[in-house]
Amino acid sequence: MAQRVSVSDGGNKKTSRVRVAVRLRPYMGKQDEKGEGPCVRGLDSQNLEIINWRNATETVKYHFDVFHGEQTTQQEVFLSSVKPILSHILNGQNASVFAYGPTGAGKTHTMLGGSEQPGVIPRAVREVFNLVKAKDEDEGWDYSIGMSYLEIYNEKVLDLLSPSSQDLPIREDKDKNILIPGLTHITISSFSDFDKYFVPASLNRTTASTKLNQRSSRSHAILLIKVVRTQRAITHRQQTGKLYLVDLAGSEDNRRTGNHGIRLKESGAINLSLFTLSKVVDSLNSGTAGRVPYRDSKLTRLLQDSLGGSAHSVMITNIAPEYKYYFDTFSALNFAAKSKLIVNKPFTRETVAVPALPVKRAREDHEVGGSGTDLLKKRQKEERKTEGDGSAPSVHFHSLAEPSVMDRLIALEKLMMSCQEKERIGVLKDIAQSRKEIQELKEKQREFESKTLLFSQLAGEKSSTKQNSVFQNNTAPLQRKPSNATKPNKQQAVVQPLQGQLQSICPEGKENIMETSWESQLDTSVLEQSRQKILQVLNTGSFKELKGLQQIGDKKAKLILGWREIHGHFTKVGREMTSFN
Ligand SMILES: Nc1ncnc2c1ncn2[C@@H]1O[C@H](COP(=O)(O)OP(=O)(O)OP(=O)(O)O)[C@@H](O)[C@H]1O
Repeated sequence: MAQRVSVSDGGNKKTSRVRVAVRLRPYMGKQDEKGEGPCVRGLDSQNLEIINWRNATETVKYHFDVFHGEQTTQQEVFLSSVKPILSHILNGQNASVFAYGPTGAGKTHTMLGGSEQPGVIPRAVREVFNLVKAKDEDEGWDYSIGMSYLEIYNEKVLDLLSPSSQDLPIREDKDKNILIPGLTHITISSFSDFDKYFVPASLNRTTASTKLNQRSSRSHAILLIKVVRTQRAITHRQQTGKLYLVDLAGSEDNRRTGNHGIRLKESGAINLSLFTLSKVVDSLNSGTAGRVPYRDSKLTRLLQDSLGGSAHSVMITNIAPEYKYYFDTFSALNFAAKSKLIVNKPFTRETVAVPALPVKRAREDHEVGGSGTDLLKKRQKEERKTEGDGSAPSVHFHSLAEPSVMDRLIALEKLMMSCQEKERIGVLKDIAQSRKEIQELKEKQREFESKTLLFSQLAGEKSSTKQNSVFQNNTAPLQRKPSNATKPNKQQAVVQPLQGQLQSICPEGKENIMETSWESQLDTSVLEQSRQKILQVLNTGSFKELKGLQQIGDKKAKLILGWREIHGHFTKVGREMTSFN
């Protein structure tokens, strides 16, 4: 009896990244339709750009592990994204390849392909057989290859090799290997053997016609290729490597697919499991120590021992270039991207011609009414009509201005930001907070200026009527402003606390006569020295040092720091005011 060698990595804290490739399928819409071309295009083997929905004169550039352009052949996709991981299966390690993306973007084409252009699945299976065949007999291992094929439909696990079976359970053994008791497992001895079982089983997969794809996959199809190697030596050690090849159901927007009833229910299950998958991939790739939410859907639970951990995983994100896919493409890219960047350049002639409608504008048009609203309504009506008869693409670029699309893009952006751009947002928040603080300081300064002005006017009035008592006793004396101080210009600002500070250098008991001519009673060199000292603290002093000046508390110190940042250095300390450059 062979001894089982665990290949579990459940206890392994180190999780490997999911390699992300993006494949852009060729443009299939009519190029001349409403003058629209593609909304996304490749830049090089790792980067692509898509029109920025917020501003059509800009593009957003995304970076991936690999980018496969429209011209990329099935063979090239296989060689660069899939073949490198296959050898690990023969060493008892797990791997997974899955095609993600919107309905109609080319997932099935990528994974399955056709007889003329076979996709990843037939190529990978053939390669596994080749690898086993090429193994050196002298290594002392016997290999056996087996297959299972299942689908997850409406969160039910269904055996495609035994279509009459019911929803199967997913279990985990003590070594944290994922098992599906009752799932058919067939040993295959050659590629044609595989083909014999696989082709008819594929026909059991749940597909249906939606508005976007006549044969849309309504389930996640999961092919499991298991390679078991057994040592010929007396120990009979055994190692099992699993390869999951997954053709995911399309992520979809029900407003465009026209789904209702059963299609809508399917769609809810599809989108939920894809959302969980996106969270799993995100948490694996961001390296956050938190819990990876495998258990939140059957799909991720099933893939648990082959996604992350020491497994080798590749996600091929399929996208479509037509404008009607814009929202789905944008969403898929945000899910898959390693990084993104706004690029300030027009993408195509067509897009430059499209007016860039800011988000608010679209809403305002809708709410306020007038000709903009009429136009929008007319467009929406036209689009509903064309969607209804299916004669034209259901969403055109101009309809990105439609409030519902805008709302969804905003919601999507928020969601993406919460997942993928936490760090960037943290920095942006800090900047926004700093701006807010500076703004508050500016406002406080304005308020302060107007109070000063008011007081100085009052002081003027009082002194002219010889009623000085109000400004005596403990209240800091306010001085009469020179005439230009009543209208401070932008280059000058009155810093009231300085008056208090200046008082501090006055001999005891002199405060109450300051409003007349206190300065003349001081030695001018002492006064000048003190002014320079204060000026130095004002220009270079820290928050704490500023607070060391008399009558300057937290608020005033902040105010001074704010002004210093905005206007530069204080140039002089006057009797009543301080100037800024
Ligand atoms: N790279 C490609 N080259 C040529 N044709 C392609 C390519 N990708 C996709 N297609 C074609 O686009 C159409 C839609 O592709 P496919 O059925 O693979 O989409 P899908 O993402 O699997 O959709 P669904 O999620 O609805 O199953 C098919 O007719 C397919 O042949």
